[in-house]
Amino acid sequence: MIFNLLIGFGLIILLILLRITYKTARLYLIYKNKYGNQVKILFYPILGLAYFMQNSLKLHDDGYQFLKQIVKENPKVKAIIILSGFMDIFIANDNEWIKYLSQDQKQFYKDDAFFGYDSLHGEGMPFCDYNRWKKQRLFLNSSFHFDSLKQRVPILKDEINNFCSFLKPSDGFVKINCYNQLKLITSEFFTRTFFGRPFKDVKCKNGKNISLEICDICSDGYTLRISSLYFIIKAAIFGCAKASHILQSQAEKKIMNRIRDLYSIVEGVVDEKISEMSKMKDLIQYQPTNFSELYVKEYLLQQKNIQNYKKEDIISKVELVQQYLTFFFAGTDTTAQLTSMCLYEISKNPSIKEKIFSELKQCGKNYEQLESSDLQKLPYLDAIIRECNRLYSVVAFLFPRRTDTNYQRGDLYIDKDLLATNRLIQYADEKEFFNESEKFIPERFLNQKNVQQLSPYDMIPFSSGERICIGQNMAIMEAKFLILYILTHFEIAEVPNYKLRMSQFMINQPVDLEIIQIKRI
Ligand code: HEM
Repeated sequence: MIFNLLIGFGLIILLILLRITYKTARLYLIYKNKYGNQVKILFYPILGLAYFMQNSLKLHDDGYQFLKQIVKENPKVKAIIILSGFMDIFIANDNEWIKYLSQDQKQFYKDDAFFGYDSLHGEGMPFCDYNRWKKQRLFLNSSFHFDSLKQRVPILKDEINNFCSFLKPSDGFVKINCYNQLKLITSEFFTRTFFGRPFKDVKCKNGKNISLEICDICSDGYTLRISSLYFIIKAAIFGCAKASHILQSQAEKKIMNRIRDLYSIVEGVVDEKISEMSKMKDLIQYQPTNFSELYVKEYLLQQKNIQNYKKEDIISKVELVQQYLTFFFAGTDTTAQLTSMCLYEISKNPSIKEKIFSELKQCGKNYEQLESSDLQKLPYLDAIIRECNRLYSVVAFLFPRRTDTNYQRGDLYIDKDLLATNRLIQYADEKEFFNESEKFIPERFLNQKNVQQLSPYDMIPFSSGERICIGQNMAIMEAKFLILYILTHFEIAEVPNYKLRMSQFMINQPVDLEIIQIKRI
């Protein structure tokens, strides 16, 4: 019996090794023959990208430094291909190739992100199939227009007032997990304006605040996806979504239970809204006041005449819940991270604060009087945000995409065995714009001669083309109000001996999150 088991186990290992060898050799030969040194090919069995990122973190305190270095040393490199035999990734670096991929989204789909992603976001905007996505995007776009955002400023300011409300002037300087403090604000702003209700008192079974928990689940699911050998092998056989639900390890079961808990909380909120709106006498005439009402109104109107709709147009309750969960995550983590990095840079260089204040003075308003239209009059603050997006790219790459048939456009070929993605920030520092590219220099965005050198695909922190981030204006508006509020109400200072180490945890963020000290004025 034991002998048979050992033979069986040995055969599985052999099959795995054969698969790795065959797939890797095939892709290596195709790309070397086609492109020679124009593509850089890296290989590490099974772990692939995760190995290079972990190594890079150890050596350079930055999980992406290895990629930055490849491009700096060879600025003409058109793509970096990371092979593992299981999760083989093609990262486009050439601007023309990035353009092709941005324009041809219809040919690609996403079926791989992190453990359990399908249970949280499968029917949500980033992952649903192309035709459904198109309808969702059209339906939701207006909620993110500048005019719609403008009306939400009073709620944003109201929420921002809660930033570190536990701190008193007498506490002096205190080290804070700036990222978590900001997430509480960004998520609450989002939920109040989009769901029409606060969430801050809603707790998960493990006692965590719901918005912190959703970010933690995505992050834990991502770490498991890229570093658990067991899950990597399972995902290679069944695909990431299916693998999340079968033959679960203890660690996987724990994450899945947290996902179920979160889902059922949000489902309860959706049910409440459905029940409230279904009692409305004149639903057709009712003007929704937020994103959630807009969605639920459409859902209820469809339900009344369900026979008149094509199956693919029908909004299901799962879509409603997963769309909530999608925006809950997308609207929270990213913006908090961008703002944290801006505060980190400001803490290192107090003259930045003075420059921001002098710009604010020229604008003729203080923080309390500031409206969203005034933000356009603050180009230096804008340059700080752009420079942080460049230096710390919150999202370093798009979610990897798959294609069912080999993709060819111009001289770009993507084999169907590869997952394809774009880099979002240019790492090559040939252009004068990128002088001293490792340094934080917001002024580079104020020099028009320099900015004109940029191609439209050198800096796309919010992606580009039809799948560009729907929340980009919202994120920038939030970051600006947050920074101005914090600088007006707090002193910020560096954490002594703090060493910044950046790594990928679903988003690109510092390993040690207590990145600044603050003191209430
Ligand atoms: C600094 C903040 C942010 C950054 C850097 C960022 C970045 C991105 C990027 C790069 C994508 C493309 C992902 C892909 O196609 O694989 C994306 C998509 C998306 N983002 Fe953002 N985002 C931010 C804030 C927000 C906010 C505040 C929201 C919503 C409130 C949001 C909602 C979304 C959604 C729904 C998508 C999917 C869009 C689609 O597929 O059509 N994001 N974001």
